[in-house]
Amino acid sequence: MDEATAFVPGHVTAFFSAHRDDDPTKAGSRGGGLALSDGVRVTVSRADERGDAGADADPGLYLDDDAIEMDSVARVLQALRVENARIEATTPLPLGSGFGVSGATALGTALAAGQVYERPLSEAELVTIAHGAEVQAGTGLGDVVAQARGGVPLRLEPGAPAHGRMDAIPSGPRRVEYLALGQLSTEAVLSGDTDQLSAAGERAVSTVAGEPTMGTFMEAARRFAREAGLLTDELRAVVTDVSDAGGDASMAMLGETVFALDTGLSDAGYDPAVCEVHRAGAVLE
Ligand SMILES: Nc1ncnc2c1ncn2[C@@H]1O[C@H](COP(=O)(O)OP(=O)(O)O)[C@@H](O)[C@H]1O
Ligand SMILES: CC(C)(COP(=O)(O)O)[C@@H](O)C(=O)O
Repeated sequence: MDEATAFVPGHVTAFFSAHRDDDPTKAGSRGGGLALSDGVRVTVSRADERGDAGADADPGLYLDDDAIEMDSVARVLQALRVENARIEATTPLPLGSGFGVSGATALGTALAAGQVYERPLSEAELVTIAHGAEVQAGTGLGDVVAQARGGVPLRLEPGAPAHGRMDAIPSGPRRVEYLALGQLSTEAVLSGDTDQLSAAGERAVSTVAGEPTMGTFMEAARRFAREAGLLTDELRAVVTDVSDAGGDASMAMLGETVFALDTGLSDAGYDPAVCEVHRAGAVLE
């Protein structure tokens, strides 16, 4: 096979607790979030077999045609012992704004490179490689396993498939709106003191696991955003505007981004991007 393409949903985390471990397959997060139909499409090809295609055949990672570096992807390629691959990712989502673009690109790369380079690895093994790469890069803890599952994933125990435990809130088609105001470095937040944040995250997971409904989920998301101490004045103002208009919104972890269910942001007078809950996990196309 010359090339393969995978689609991986975006994922906004609504609340989470961080769990460190020297073993990256055991490290991860508990938490809840939404898999999004806006995601990352990743095509992997063998750059060394593309003949005279010029710059279009150069190896490396390209996000919407720009050459970029992403540690999570470099680590996936290393784990799969893949060299000289060309990885073309496209996404409507902004990078570094809490949509799990680094996890999605890592998982899409693992799935597609596994095909192109004929690695005899199962889905769970490829998810494990992408999860470990994302954890070691410091850019995420739970996005990859959530993106592999889809829907409204609840991460009840942290870690890659062999260690983690997941469930989900049942969801039919559901509109999601989002407003990305700016970037927030996941690496910077995760490398700081996360005790207060994680305590709040643990409470949110217990509450939502005990009553797995979208209403409880959004209420827990808002409480977590307040308790984690990550809300800027601007984020707080937007979330309040949505509540005042009768809607449900909270902050996407970890980004300067507000997400809302249904028409929450547009009803409050904003001009958000619109997608929906993606009710399936990552797939090879
Ligand atoms: N222009 C850029 N802006 C933000 N991150 C970038 C950029 N180029 C490369 N990166 C890399 O992309 C990754 C973004 O990870 P993260 O902040 O967790 O974002 P996301 O929430 O989208 O996953 C990091 O590895 C970062 O080094
Ligand atoms: C919240 C976060 C730790 C980071 O998410 P992002 O900034 O989107 O990469 C996520 O991976 C999680 O474990 O829930």
